[in-house]
Amino acid sequence: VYFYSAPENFNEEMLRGKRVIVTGASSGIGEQMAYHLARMGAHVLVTARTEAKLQKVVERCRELGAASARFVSGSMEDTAFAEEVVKEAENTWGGLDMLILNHIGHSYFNYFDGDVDHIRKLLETNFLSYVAMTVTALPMLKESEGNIVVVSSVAGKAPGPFAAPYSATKFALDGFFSSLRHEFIIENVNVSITLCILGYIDTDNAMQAVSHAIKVAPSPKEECALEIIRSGALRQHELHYPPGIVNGMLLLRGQEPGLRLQRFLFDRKKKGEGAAP
Ligand SMILES: NC(=O)C1=CN([C@@H]2O[C@H](COP(=O)(O)OP(=O)(O)OC[C@H]3O[C@@H](n4cnc5c(N)ncnc54)[C@H](OP(=O)(O)O)[C@@H]3O)[C@@H](O)[C@H]2O)C=CC1
Ligand SMILES: C[C@]12CC(=O)[C@H]3[C@@H](CCC4=CC(=O)CC[C@@]43C)[C@@H]1CC[C@@H]2C(=O)CO
Repeated sequence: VYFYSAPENFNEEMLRGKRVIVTGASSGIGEQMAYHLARMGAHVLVTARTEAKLQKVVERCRELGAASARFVSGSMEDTAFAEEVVKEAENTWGGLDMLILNHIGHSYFNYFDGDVDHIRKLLETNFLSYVAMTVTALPMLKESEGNIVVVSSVAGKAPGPFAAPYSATKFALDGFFSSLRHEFIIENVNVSITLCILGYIDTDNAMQAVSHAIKVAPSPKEECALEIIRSGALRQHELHYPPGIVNGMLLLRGQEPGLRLQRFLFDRKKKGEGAAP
């Protein structure tokens, strides 16, 4: 039996001076994670495509007390850029303590449209870039006995309608990183992997995309971001946030009550009432 020691209680001092990469940090949950980390006195390297937004996030991080704050802009559609971000951390800090993989490429909330190329591109952005960053960062994370935090979704554990491409990429994350965690435990690699299963969160992009169809109220992105950092620092295997809706869907998936819950959550009305392909 492998006993795996992890801190019992979270203290924000755990992050002071830690070197942390946050992807998808120009808006939404990633932006809020950067601000929490800054308040805690961490070194933050944030990345996304939009340079102007990243510049503002970095300036705010410095105001909030980050030990240091910098950004690298580019698209995770290209796994070479993913590796470049990790190399920037190595060149700047000489090491890495926490890798927070959070970004997602644009997809749609509607019936699957048959576009295989869209799924191929989304797998590059939402999944393979996470793997590429992990591979490049692993030597530093082994040295620091650090943390990998992978942001996923209820749609990556209990599939629902209208998000087949997105859901496929999130299931891929669970398959790969949960298997990798088993290998780390077998090999005594003291790098934690935390998979964050999130319910509906009140980010602009998500609300714009699905508020017409999802009847439950979204949870606050600020609290969600703090819970992600906390679960990573405590080296938890999984975070379910908010606990109620996520556990409910996981317990009932595939059974009739679960399908009723899905139908309750996802109103059949969609934007434009498009017909199924
Ligand atoms: N909000 C929700 O309801 C839920 C969210 N989640 C997960 O939480 C995470 C964050 O979601 P959320 O904050 O809502 O998302 P947002 O859309 O608010 O943020 C997405 C981030 O990813 C960046 N991004 C988009 N495309 C690319 C690209 N090609 N390359 C690099 N970066 C890119 C965006 O910046 P830019 O455009 O500048 O590149 C932005 O910083 C995601 O993994 C999502 O799946 C899970 C369940 C529910
Ligand atoms: C709402 C939810 C999580 C999301 O944010 C995505 C949505 C499916 C369509 C999307 C496409 C995008 O390009 C951005 C993300 C998102 C709005 C997902 C459907 C169920 C997910 C949920 O409620 C919690 O996991």
